[in-house]
Amino acid sequence: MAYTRRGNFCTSLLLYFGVSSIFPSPRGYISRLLGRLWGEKEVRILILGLDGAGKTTILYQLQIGEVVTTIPTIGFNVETVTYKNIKFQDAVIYVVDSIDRDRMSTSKEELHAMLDEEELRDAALLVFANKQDMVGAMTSAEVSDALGLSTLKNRQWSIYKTSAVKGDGLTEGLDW
Ligand SMILES: Nc1nc2c(ncn2[C@@H]2O[C@H](COP(=O)(O)OP(=O)(O)OP(=O)(O)O)[C@@H](O)[C@H]2O)c(=O)[nH]1
Ligand SMILES: [Mg+2]
Repeated sequence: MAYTRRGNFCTSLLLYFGVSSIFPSPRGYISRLLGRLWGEKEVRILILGLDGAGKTTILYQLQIGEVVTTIPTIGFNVETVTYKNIKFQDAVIYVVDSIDRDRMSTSKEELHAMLDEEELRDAALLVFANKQDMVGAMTSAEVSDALGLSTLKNRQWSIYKTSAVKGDGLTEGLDW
């Protein structure tokens, strides 16, 4: 099960990067050129996480940019948001269900496998310890420990506690 999921995970990532670099849309080109002129920077953010972590809810709350949902082979969604006007590099938002203690180790495996992808070598990592409104949610320190974030090498990362349903913590995380 874990193996199959990882397969989907990586395929989705490569697909997204591959397609966007081979066929940059004319509109994308123009907005990037204009962005350079005006000193804006278009940022590509990948939102990833196990099923049910809260990715779609976060996108709905943020209501920013252009949302593209790709549906890979077996039920795993990679969702991307284009967020303009901000100066940071490509980023990955990794969403964790802080109440789902049983799958925390699976989530850790998926995260580290994903970060091993060459395409994400330079990407900053923002972790959302989501569902903080629920009783018994792991704290962000606990989630950080469970994911082994302190073992990451050569990676800019940060973790924020969020409640996607309430909209708490999301903009704080993006501001980082
Ligand atoms: N209490 C609470 N529920 C949440 C929160 N975020 C998401 N949920 C709920 O968790 C469930 C799954 O959320 P989704 O946003 O669909 O999760 P997802 O990561 O998009 O899941 P997949 O599309 O299956 O990969 C939904 O019932 C949400 O309402 C949160 O912060 N707190
Ligand atoms: Mg979803």
